[in-house]
Amino acid sequence: MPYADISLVLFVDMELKVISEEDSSYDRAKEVKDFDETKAGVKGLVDSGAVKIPKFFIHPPESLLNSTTSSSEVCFQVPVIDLEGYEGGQRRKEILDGIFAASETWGFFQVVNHGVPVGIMDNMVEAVRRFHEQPKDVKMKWYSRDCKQQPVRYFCNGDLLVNQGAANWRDSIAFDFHDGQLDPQLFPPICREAVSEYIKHVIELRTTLSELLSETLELHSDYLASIGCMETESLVCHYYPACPEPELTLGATKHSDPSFLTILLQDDNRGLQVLHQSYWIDVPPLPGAFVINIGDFIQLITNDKFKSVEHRVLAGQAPRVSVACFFYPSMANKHKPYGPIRELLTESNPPIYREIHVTEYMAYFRAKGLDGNSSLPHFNLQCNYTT
Ligand SMILES: O=C(O)CCC(=O)C(=O)O
Ligand SMILES: [Fe+2]
Repeated sequence: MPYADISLVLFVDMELKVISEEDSSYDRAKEVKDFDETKAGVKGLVDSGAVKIPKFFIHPPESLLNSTTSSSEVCFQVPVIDLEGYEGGQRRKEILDGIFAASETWGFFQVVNHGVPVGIMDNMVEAVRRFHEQPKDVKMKWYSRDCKQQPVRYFCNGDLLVNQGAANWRDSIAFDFHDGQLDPQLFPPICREAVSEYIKHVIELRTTLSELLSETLELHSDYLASIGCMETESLVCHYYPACPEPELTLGATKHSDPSFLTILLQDDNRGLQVLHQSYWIDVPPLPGAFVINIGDFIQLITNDKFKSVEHRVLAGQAPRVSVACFFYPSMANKHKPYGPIRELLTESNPPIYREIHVTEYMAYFRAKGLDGNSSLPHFNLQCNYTT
């Protein structure tokens, strides 16, 4: 059974006690450093024949629980929205209603009939798989966590060297586009064409969603475009290698996305889960679908109307690929402050957050690492923040 259940969690609990008794002899920093210096990521560990996972990948039992309460009787399903006919008429109204309800209650939905050709999506997944399954000597040329110097970088856990918490069982390659632009000569040849094609289509889908989201908020359809909040893309392509002990670790710790919007493509392996009413609910792979998730910044500018919801990825026994495209403001707006949209505020709905710019938010998010806590409360007006 690939995923954690309660009995396995009890077992983890015992294991962790043993680890803490042994703590004096365990040099975490050294184990992390030696691992990082291989520049071969989690995939390198698996390829070297590891049958046990290193201790710094072991998550605490409470993070591995299936649900924060009992899940025996729940049958929630993440909303699926068919975008066919979104261009106008009654169908547009139904789609807007669906997006509104999903953004308000789930913060997550899947879209089908979105206009991105299935061939483009499949090529992207395969290209990401091919990149990560190359020999490590080829991949390590891109190994870096320096997002200032290296807009295309391959790494294992962006926060590995700053976060003392458990590491995630995944490797990633990130492409930082600026307003849709990034020199393809910087891309690894094995995925160059697929990435170049994919980003164009995902940007078109972003434009459609930006209009629909504006209208669901009863704003002009150009509103979100006019504030330039989703013009830059960070494309992060994850590979979750088959895990020899999936019940002890996670592919991605619980987190909410620090973006405005995320458009996610997943292959046909399960693993992604969203926290809904205290239950971890699977986001099942659907052929030809994208997963859309409201990011922290949309929650902030909608003054908590739309939710940026926590999600996580389970480790599994089969390798899994996903591609997350995070949308942020244009570089020209990187110091532009974003706060709750004035048109949405009333006397009974006063602003909850202060105005912040994305660089400040990201600096806080990065320094904090994926520690399972949202960054948003730090910017709440009630919070005694320090800058
Ligand atoms: O792999 C996935 O399905 C989700 C990835 C994710 O949540 C992220 O990159 O923020
Ligand atoms: Fe995420």
